[in-house]
Amino acid sequence: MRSTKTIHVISAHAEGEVGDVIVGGVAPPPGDTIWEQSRWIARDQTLRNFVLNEPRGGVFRHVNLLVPPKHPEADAAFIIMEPEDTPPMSGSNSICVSTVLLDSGILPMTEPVTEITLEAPGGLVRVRAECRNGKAERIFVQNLPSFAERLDAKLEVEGLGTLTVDTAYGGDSFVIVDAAAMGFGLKPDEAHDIASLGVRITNAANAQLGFRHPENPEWRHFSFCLFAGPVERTAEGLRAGAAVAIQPGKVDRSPTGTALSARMAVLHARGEMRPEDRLTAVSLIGSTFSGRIVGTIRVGDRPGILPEISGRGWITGIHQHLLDPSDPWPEGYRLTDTWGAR
Ligand SMILES: O=C(O)[C@H]1NCC[C@@H]1O
Repeated sequence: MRSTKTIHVISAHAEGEVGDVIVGGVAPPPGDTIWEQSRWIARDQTLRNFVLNEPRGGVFRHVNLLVPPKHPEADAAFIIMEPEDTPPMSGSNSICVSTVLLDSGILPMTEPVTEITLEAPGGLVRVRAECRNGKAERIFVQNLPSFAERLDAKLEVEGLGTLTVDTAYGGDSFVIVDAAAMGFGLKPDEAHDIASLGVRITNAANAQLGFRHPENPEWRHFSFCLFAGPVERTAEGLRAGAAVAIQPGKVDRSPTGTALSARMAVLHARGEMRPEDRLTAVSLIGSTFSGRIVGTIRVGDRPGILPEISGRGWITGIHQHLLDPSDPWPEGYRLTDTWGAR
């Protein structure tokens, strides 16, 4: 065996969405902050291509790079690599990272509860893990400050006419559409249509509305389209279906923690969710994230919320990615048969 790289990965998923974690073999990228380091990874593309493209990756894969934290309060830091974006934060990925850090012993676990602080590119996130028999069974993440940006905005989408949408930030940027109004019951067999339509809606929102984060001028696009199901009031609290179209055209298998945070910000802005409420988001595969509003905050010039989301993660394997020097595709490849729904 020969290799010019050896990248050590612990693979995981959170409520169905893959979030692998690079635990060794990659030197920290340059940058004074985790955000700057994540911009370097996004510009450089070498690591992203190596782990996200075929033959090592695929459009379903997200990969997180552990790096030494910069903030004195952080126990660990991570850079999130999604198929097309290198975002400020991710719910499912932060749950995968927490699960890997605790279940593999990288950080010490205390039962029944372990508290750690993670540094995401977008800022610090506090994590509380319920742990039993050496397993982090449920991860609670206090996500980045989240806010509703526009309520009831008009958006023209070719072939669909004029849609009424909300836009919001929940650690990443969303255009939110009413799933029922678009004829979706949020069933598994709608995944392809949701993926392709969602990408068209996201692209239209980027062209017509534009996104602005008051404190991070470098994050100025919509990443995702959330198809939001109707909110039902049950004995256990609020419950709603959620399907998120991720670029270049796939549906999140998890209920999407950033989408749940964005949706809670919108519901709060409309006066439809109170601090004592719990909102459970249900994905197309029936997995759930639970969310609550732990406080309110200003995000620059906007009123916002501090959301907490929770879900479960599981380790699925250990990989060592290698690169033989004679391999003609050191950065892999992608083809449109799988890279992008149409
Ligand atoms: O849970 C989330 O927030 C994410 N899942 C994959 C894409 C999003 O970052």
